[in-house]
Amino acid sequence: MKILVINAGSSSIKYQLYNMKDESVLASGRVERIGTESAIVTHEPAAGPGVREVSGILDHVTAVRRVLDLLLHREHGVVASIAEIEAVGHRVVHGGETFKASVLVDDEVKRSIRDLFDLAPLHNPAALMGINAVEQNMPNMPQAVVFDTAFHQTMPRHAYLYPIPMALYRRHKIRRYGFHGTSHFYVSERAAEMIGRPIAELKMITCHIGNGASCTAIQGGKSIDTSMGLTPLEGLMMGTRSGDIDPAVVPFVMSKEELTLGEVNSMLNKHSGMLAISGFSGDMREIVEAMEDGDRNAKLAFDMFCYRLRKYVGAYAAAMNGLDVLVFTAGIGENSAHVRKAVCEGLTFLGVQLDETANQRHSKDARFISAPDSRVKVLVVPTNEELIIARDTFRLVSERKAAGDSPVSRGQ
Ligand SMILES: Nc1ncnc2c1ncn2[C@@H]1O[C@H](COP(=O)(O)OP(=O)(O)O)[C@@H](O)[C@H]1O
Ligand SMILES: CC(=O)OP(=O)(O)O
Ligand SMILES: [Mg+2]
Repeated sequence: MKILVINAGSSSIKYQLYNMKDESVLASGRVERIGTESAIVTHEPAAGPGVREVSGILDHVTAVRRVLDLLLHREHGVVASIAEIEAVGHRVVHGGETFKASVLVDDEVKRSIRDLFDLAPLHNPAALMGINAVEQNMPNMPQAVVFDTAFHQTMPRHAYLYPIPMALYRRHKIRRYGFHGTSHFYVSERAAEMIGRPIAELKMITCHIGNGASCTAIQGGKSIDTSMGLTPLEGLMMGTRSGDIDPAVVPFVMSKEELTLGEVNSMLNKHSGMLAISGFSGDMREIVEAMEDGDRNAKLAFDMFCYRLRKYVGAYAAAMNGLDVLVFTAGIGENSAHVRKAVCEGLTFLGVQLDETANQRHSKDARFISAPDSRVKVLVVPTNEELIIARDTFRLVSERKAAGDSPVSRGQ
């Protein structure tokens, strides 16, 4: 079975086409700057030459049509007909309390995703646009949705509730949800496999540090706490998001600077984090480069980023009364030896001993970076959210086929 995985953002679509027989990737690519006359399309088949083009792509429907054209292309394509693709799986960031597992898409699921727009205004509308774009370009195609929040639905109440009036939880479902769940799940399973111990007996902390960054405490394979909250703004310092701050800053700044709700929201999501502290970039690669050239603000941004992450690792070790495994993943976690070193340096009291040579070694593979006698095993595990989406989609579509196309079940 061939499955197309789509991760739709507000102005981009990333895709991968899987052959589920051996879970190989037949082609991958992305469409960026959707909505402009200069959208960038990058298409990479597993074999043969790829495509990079700039063209006017004004909406997600057009973007998906272009992706399908490329998958079918005489020279760069990987399938002979669209009928070879049996299902499409989507990443949806917010599933609220409605979705504890992945589900097949129907009208009710689409309605629920729409109901959650308020909680993820940057992410959920884009996902729904992706689903609708597939519907229009590939009528009757089975589609599944995999939620960033689902893995964290195991958190206990004392971890997910905020100490604010309970009426707000009852009326508006204001609570911690957590994100990047697909990634935290994938890397935790992979780390347990590499260590060769059942995940049920391990206390792990997984650090997904990319543009968005979050840290999760995983005990016995279940998320028991995570740093992102109601929205992907809480927790760690990020590229352009503040992460944790005193909530009183919001009304204070609004009054002093005469900002509207929208403006303060934009300040915290788009103009804060490493971008605000460095004064020039939210991109860790550029921060590290500038720091090495002696830029003091870049150094401050780097130090704050690592310090705040280290505090979370300490807190989650306390939440689990111990730590066996520390995992780094996503763009920064997989590539920045500097960040991993700075975070681990302050964790020797927990039993974290880095192997400096292993930490510096560049590799695309999952690997250990702790010293052989380190009590806590430290690993770098490249994330693969798309593979989990493809697997869940494959399972749901196969189950429906086996049930003879009976009505779709709604997860748990
Ligand atoms: N070699 C590297 N050294 C330091 N940071 C890196 C390196 N490669 C990528 N990054 C950082 O990873 C981040 C992007 O992470 P990624 O997981 O790709 O983000 P996204 O959330 O967009 O998927 C950026 O801050 C980028 O600078
Ligand atoms: C939820 C979230 O922050 O996602 P991303 O890292 O893709 O921005
Ligand atoms: Mg990401």
